[in-house]
Amino acid sequence: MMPEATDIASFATSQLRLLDAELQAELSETNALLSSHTPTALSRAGLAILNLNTSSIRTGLGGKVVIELGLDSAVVAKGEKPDIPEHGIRVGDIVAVQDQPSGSARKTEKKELEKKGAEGVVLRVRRENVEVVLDKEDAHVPAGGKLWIVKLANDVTYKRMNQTMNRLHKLPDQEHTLFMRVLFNQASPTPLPTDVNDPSNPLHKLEWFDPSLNGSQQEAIRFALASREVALIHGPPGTGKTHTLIELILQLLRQKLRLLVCGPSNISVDNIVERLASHKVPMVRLGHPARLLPSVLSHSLDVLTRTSEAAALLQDVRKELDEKQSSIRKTRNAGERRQIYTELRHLRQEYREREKGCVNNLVTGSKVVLATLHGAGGFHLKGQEFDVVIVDEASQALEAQCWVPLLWVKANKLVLAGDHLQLPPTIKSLNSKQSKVGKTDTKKDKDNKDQAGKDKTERTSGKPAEGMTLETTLFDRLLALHGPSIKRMLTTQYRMHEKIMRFPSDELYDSKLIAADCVKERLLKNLDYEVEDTEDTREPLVFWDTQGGDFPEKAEDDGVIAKGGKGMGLGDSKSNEAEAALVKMHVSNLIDAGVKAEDIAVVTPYNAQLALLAGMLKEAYPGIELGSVDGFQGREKEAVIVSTVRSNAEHEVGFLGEKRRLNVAMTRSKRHLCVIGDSDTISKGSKFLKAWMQHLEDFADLRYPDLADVYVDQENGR
Ligand SMILES: Nc1ncnc2c1ncn2[C@@H]1O[C@H](COP(=O)(O)OP(=O)(O)OP(=O)(O)O)[C@@H](O)[C@H]1O
Repeated sequence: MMPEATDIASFATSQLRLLDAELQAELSETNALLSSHTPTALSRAGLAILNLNTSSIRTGLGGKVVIELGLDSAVVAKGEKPDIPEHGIRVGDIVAVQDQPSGSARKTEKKELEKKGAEGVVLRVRRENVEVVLDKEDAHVPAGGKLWIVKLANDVTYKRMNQTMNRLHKLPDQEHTLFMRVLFNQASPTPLPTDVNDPSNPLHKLEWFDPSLNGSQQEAIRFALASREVALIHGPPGTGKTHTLIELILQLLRQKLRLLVCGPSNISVDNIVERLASHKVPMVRLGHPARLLPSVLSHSLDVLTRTSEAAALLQDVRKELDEKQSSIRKTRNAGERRQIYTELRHLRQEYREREKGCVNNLVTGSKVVLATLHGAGGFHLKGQEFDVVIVDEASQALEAQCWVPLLWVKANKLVLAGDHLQLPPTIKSLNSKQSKVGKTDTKKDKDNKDQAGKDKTERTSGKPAEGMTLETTLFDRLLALHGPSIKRMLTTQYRMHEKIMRFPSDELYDSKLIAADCVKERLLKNLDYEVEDTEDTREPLVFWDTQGGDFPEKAEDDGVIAKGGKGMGLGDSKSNEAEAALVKMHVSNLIDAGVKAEDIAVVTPYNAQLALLAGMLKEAYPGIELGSVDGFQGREKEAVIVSTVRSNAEHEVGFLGEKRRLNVAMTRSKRHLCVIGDSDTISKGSKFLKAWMQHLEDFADLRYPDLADVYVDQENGR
């Protein structure tokens, strides 16, 4: 039986409630962090930069004030470069810029942060300076003494999602288009046309740009072309999802349609821009240049605006703005300052108007516009009309985010590409079940047994407005509403050796995955550089079974903040020292055989284990990549070692209980997957984990480590 239709207004209301809870969770996490750590501790954790001075102030895009901060010369030793010490502040982060409290001062209260200094967004991070665009034009920029910048909670994306859901809530019934009603099951998708000889059929005389597309890719494209309202392209790991979208975009353009292409992150969008560029497709990429890959800059709206004719006029106003801005600093007289601020306001107004005209021409004239989901809600696109909105990595985006392009532009059709069986977007709020499978291994880890591992589609209710959690993505919800007829799955994968692919394919993808000929037998020993033939390099799947109690896990109270604030983990995490030693032994065996450190990654779900591994491996093998499973989604490596950590008498598996996390962990490697874990603990965690352990026992090269060997290896300094 088909699930019932959903009421659009009540859907929006429940989204608003969930989003608010999520924002509160994020804010309280940041507040807890800021109020319980000294500036020095925050700086050590990468969340703040100390000892800065303003080196310049200028006018940036939209007439905003941009300040550039460099190290205070007093803290730079003679003859040293003024490089800022390593930190975790990244472009796009929201920060406060203010007078620096003493290094040992406790409790950086939020109120304090608001009172002094200014808030802004990090625009550029260089070795010797950081640029911040200030939120308010007349913000007080501290000058004189030492400054620091500290990372705050990012509420910008929430504000936009909130606006979007509010708009959806208020949208009168008569403005609910057919396309929208299909998204809520108030209407069925229009049946697909059947007669390919009919010239109005989008599949009429279809000719492929890329003749090497495989059958499932062609079928997905045909389906997306023929669907009138909505189509889902399900792309399991390595199956060429983006490759397929490129062909789809080219086909849609051939049909003279106008497209808006989005993704949840800048990198997901840039990936498409890069590939489209090789087909010489004219396009406009929205988004601040500082956030874009250098290779796509020539398509960025900002750069196009500067190189077009209207740019010269803009340049003049910009220069005048900059001069005025710097004159404020020289003025002590309050009356004069007020006068300058008034003039600045007028100039900014003029600048924005000119910029708008220039930008509008470029955007309106473009057949393909690309932006992040969030960016699609910017003023450039308001009211623009598109025939199709395409969203890549759709199962990584919150549903409210997907509505940003759908509500602020006029759209008639939606194509979503993603994989709902990999990890969903990160959620922090505790009011959803998802909190238990969130990205960080804090206290949420407890009692997260198989419940969290239940398939998402099973958990998604037919009436999402009631049973919905923030974790339910639009991709999930549409699948639950309309069933598999709304999607097509890509089935040939171009990443993994056949033996690495087998378990995820059988357990999660109905045994439908096929390894492409070019990858199915690839081994480390066949790499295109010299690698010895050893028991490791000729084996695609290795399982080191640590059962027996010699490799016990340890509960760790993080206490310290993880570098870069990742996880901001103040709760408990898990580590396993003996297992880490075994990881090191396996890595050194691979390296000794000739495998390059750059071709090896170690992934683990636990931050504490990650920290332990970093301490043991980074110095010896600087090129090796260490990461959390969540952080590795979307990536691949020739060899991947998975450190599962859990080994306890209670058979608690915590984080490992999430199928989608394990799916990501086991599908990153191309030629060699080595799993390290205690089969006794893990197999009791869930049906899925039991099947995994059984599979490894049956098909992997099974090894039982001897603790003495592992530590002898350590002592030998390997
Ligand atoms: N039909 C094809 N023939 C040969 N190679 C292909 C084909 N389709 C995709 N590939 C290759 O497979 C690899 C993965 O493709 P792509 O990056 O598009 O995958 P994806 O599904 O978007 O990746 P992810 O798994 O990270 O989501 C690429 O190297 C691509 O060139």
